[in-house]
Amino acid sequence: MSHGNINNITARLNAARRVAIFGGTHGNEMSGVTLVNLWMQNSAEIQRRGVEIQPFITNPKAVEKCVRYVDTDLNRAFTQENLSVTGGDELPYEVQRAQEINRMFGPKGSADAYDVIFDLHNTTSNMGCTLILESSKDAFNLQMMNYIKKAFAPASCLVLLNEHPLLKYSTSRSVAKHPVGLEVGPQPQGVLRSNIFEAMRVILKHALDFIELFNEGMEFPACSVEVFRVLERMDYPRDANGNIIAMVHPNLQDCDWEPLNPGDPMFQTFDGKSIHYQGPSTVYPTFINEAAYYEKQQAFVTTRRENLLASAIRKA
Ligand SMILES: CC(=O)N[C@@H](CC(=O)O)C(=O)O
Ligand SMILES: [Zn+2]
Repeated sequence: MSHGNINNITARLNAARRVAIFGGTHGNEMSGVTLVNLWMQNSAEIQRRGVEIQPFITNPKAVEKCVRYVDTDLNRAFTQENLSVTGGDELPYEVQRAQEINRMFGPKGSADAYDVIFDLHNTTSNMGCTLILESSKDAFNLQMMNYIKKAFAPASCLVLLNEHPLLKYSTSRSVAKHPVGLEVGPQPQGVLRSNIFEAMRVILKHALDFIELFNEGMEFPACSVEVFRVLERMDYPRDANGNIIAMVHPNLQDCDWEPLNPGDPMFQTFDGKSIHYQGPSTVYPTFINEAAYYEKQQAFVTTRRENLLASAIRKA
């Protein structure tokens, strides 16, 4: 009966029995910090049959001070070098913390690692609800994205795919077999907005529902998932001393995920001159004017729209 079409093959995957929800990877992103603290007091809302779900504050010192990080960005710290370096108390706080987290939820890349880690973030950009993936080949995560998008409709939840060889970074969630970032904005640093908080909570609910259904043996048929693939980092225009000489253009500000065409204005100098996008084709900018990215020389990232095929999956 088979016609040799790979799309008809159902991948058999292990149940996802151990799941963590990280908040406070950045200590000033208040929705994740608040939700995780809430769930550590009362976990009824996040419990699901057949899954152990652990809410966890990843950077308590940064949460205490309400800053992104103390010594170095925790969400860049999970490199193999950092995870294996010795030095104990002498190491930057976040490197020590990355090693602890790797011992608790990893080791990264091993069979003992947690199945899924959700890492909760907020952005000052007008991105709405965004799920962040690190691999286009993870059928489990792609099926989860498809499930969440459908459950969340008519509200929209987009998927950002970062598997860029240079722009990909070593996240806290990368310790898990299936890493999932959740980025919701706009929300200023240190501020809680009810709409952003509630949106994050609803997305998490759907994500956990998916895991429960999967573990109970539901089959998820092959599907196609729209993702926005990270292409390029765009820095602010700067003078010879490295000082910023232009702002995000008013036509681009808050227009995350909207097409930016060759020739469209993207920056505006302090004396009112426009600087135009020079790329060869239409891109979809996101993380536009994210506060935390000034130090990373990033005004926004460009992405390209793609449809990824997710194979059918079912529990082994
Ligand atoms: C604004 C912010 O912190 N964004 C996250 C995105 C991610 O989790 O991949 C970060 O830069 O780590
Ligand atoms: Zn963050």
